[in-house]
Amino acid sequence: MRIAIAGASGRMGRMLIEATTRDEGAQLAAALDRPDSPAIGEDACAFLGVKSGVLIRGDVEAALAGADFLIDFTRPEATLAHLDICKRLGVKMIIGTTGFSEAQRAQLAEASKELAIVFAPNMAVGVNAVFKLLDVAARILNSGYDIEVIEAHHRMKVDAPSGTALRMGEVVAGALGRSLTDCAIYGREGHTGERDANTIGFATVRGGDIVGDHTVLFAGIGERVEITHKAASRMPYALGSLRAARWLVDRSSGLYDMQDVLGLR
Ligand SMILES: NC(=O)C1=CN([C@@H]2O[C@H](COP(=O)(O)OP(=O)(O)OC[C@H]3O[C@@H](n4cnc5c(N)ncnc54)[C@H](OP(=O)(O)O)[C@@H]3O)[C@@H](O)[C@H]2O)C=CC1
Ligand SMILES: O=C(O)C1=N[C@H](C(=O)O)C[C@H](O)C1
Repeated sequence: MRIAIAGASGRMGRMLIEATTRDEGAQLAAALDRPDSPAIGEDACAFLGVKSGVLIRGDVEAALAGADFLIDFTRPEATLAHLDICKRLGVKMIIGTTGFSEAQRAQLAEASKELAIVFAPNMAVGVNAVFKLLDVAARILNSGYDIEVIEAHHRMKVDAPSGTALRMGEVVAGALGRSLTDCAIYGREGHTGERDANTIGFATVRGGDIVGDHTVLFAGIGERVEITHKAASRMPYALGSLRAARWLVDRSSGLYDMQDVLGLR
């Protein structure tokens, strides 16, 4: 698998470069960053103290010419710019970027008619197992339990709630036959009144270097159920992305997520 990595000097970009160079079935084909990034021209593996011969580039189209896959953990506007180029070149995409608007998601869906894409807010196998557990829990605890999604991330994160928290909300809402758009409460302040039993609340914590913690709380009278995932490293996200690339080898179009990759649908 000839793999290009976008956002090569970012937190996930570096983790993906490390995981790709360690994977016997993968070859680091290109490393991309903003054309004005100070990282342009550096060896992509310099941060690991080794030379790969792959330099970080800003000329996306030329750099992708020798790639089969682009793994993109950047920002929505960058991912969508890359999407156009990947569609033209037939470079399959694994997209971990979060924070897309509805309209931007529609652009991904449209492109997937011609291009194979795995798009998931969390590539870690553990989190994807939790999505399944939440579906089961919500169906059992379907009345009398107040549902709150609590997430914590590092101080550098720019979107909230996290993409994972939103997906957890969607899974729970779906299991209860509700639409998250109609029942989500993203903040509380002042005289809020009593809690509406049909809502799903979200609480966001930002601080330090927290990699990513997610808890879904089902609070009843006299008991609470909490389903929690805690990431201690970004490596599970990188390994999940490579697993997704391997799974995409046999697909030529379509929009998939990690539930498809892991056979959990
Ligand atoms: N799906 C999953 O499993 C996971 C998803 N994520 C998501 O991945 C994304 C990236 O996270 P993280 O690595 O922590 O973020 P970073 O800010 O560390 O890295 C982002 C990278 O993208 C680059 N970038 C930003 N804007 C542009 C642009 N317009 N054009 C080209 N490059 C650009 C940045 O360059 P510069 O610094 O120069 O701006 C940087 O290299 C986030 O949306 C995060 O939520 C994170 C972890 C797991
Ligand atoms: O920005 C991060 O760091 C993370 N983002 C993803 C999200 O928004 O859910 C996944 C993970 O929690 C780390």
